[in-house]
This record gives sequence, structure tokens and C-alpha cells, in this order.
Amino acid sequence: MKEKFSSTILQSEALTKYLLETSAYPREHEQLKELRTATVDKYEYWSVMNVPADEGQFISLLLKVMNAKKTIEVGVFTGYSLLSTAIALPDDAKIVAIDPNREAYETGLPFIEKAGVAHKIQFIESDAMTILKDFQSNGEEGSFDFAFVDADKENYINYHEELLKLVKIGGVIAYDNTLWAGTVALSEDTVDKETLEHIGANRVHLRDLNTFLAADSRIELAHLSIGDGLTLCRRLK
Ligand SMILES: C[S@@+](CC[C@H](N)C(=O)[O-])C[C@H]1O[C@@H](n2cnc3c(N)ncnc32)[C@H](O)[C@@H]1O
Repeated sequence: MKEKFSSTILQSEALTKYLLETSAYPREHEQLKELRTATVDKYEYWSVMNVPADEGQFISLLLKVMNAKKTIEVGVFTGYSLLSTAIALPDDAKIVAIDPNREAYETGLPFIEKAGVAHKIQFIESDAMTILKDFQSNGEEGSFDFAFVDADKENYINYHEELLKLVKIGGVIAYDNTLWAGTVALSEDTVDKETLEHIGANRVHLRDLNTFLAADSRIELAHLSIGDGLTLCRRLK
């Protein structure tokens, strides 16, 4: 029998709903809730690109535990993970947020402003690779506490090389979607044609990334089954 993918990596849609409704939504910041709703209204299906509320809360808690002050975000969209980060960081923090899609960022901007955290954010409308290289030439090496990568999956391994230079030793790089709706575990000959078309090439890119990171001695790694899969890499050297 051909295998199908499910839109949740938890045991069931009901369990995902339970987790969100019991623990995440009751504690979701008002402007995050508004941003999420505005994204659904404008982008409909593509609103799934926002990280889910439970993942936003995990990132927020992690940043506080780390005492992070300077972070970088690759792939902003309407800014759910960005606003989660901006709310979590102290008032004098700095977040560099990179995305070529300014329109999506501007959809989320009113909620970022309403939350009173826009002054922490430097939004750069660009392809991320150019900026990551510029930052190295501008003496920003080893200066970031945390990086969150949620963009073009085919470039994750390339981003890893650049971010290992920008994030300080002991800092964390987080990669989103590393379980790709569970499809990283499916093999091509067992997946039906419709599923294969739907998941596209990213399944392969993410499998390559997962194998690469598992063998990378420059980092300590934790691969979490939260959201669509989140891999945390702590720089060791
Ligand atoms: C999954 S969405 C990000 C969602 C966001 N983290 C959130 O929680 O709302 C992916 C984003 O990556 C951006 N992107 C694609 N290629 C990129 C690149 N080369 N550099 C930077 N961002 C890129 C897209 O424009 C898109 O907005």
C-alpha cells in the first residue's frame, strides 16, 4: 500500500488541535493572535508558512533561557516567528530579519508596531545569502546569539556554513521544517504520485540537511518534533 503524508507530525489532527487549544492559544500574545488571523485572511492556504503558536512559544522560552540579545532571522513572511522573537528579547536587543518579500512583512508590521517592539528589528529586503556574506565582511563574525532559518530549503546547508561564522561559540542556529510533514521518513517508491508532487523537492533537501547536520562535529544537535520539525544546533567551535 502507498503511504500518504499527514499535515501534522503528531499522532493525529485531534492531538495537534488539543495541544494548540489547551496550552498554546490561551497564552498567545494578543498581537501574535492578530497577526496569525490577518495572515489567514490574506494568504489563506499559505498562512501555514507561519510557525504554529506552540513553536513560537518554544522559541520565545529558549531565547529567554539563553539571555539572547542579538539574533538573525532568515525567512520572515508575515513575521509570526519574528514577532515571537521580538516580544521575548529585551528592549535593547537587535534582530536582523531578512526576506525578499517586503509585502508579506508589511502585512505583519502593524501588529509588530502595536506590540511596541518594532525598534528591535532591522528588516532587510533581500536574498539572505548576500547579506550573510556582507555581515562577515563588516566584522559581524561571532556576534549573534541565535539564528532562526525558515526560508528556501535548498540553501539550508549553505546558510549553515555562513551562520556558523556569524553565530558565537555557544550560540544556537535553529532550522525549521526539518521533518517536512513527516515525509523525510518516506521513500520515493512507497509514496503515491499525488503526495510526491505535493511535497516536492524539499523532502530531499531536508533529508540531505538532516544527514549533514548529524555528522557535523562543529555543533551539538537536538532534532525536535515540534511544529513541522525544528533542529537546534549549538555551535561548539
Ligand atoms: C515559511 S516562510 C517564513 C515564515 C516565518 N518564519 C513565520 O513564522 O511567519 C518562508 C519565507 O522565506 C522567504 N525566502 C525565500 N527565499 C529566501 C531567500 N533566499 N532569502 C531570504 N528569505 C527567503 C520567503 O519569501 C518566505 O517569506
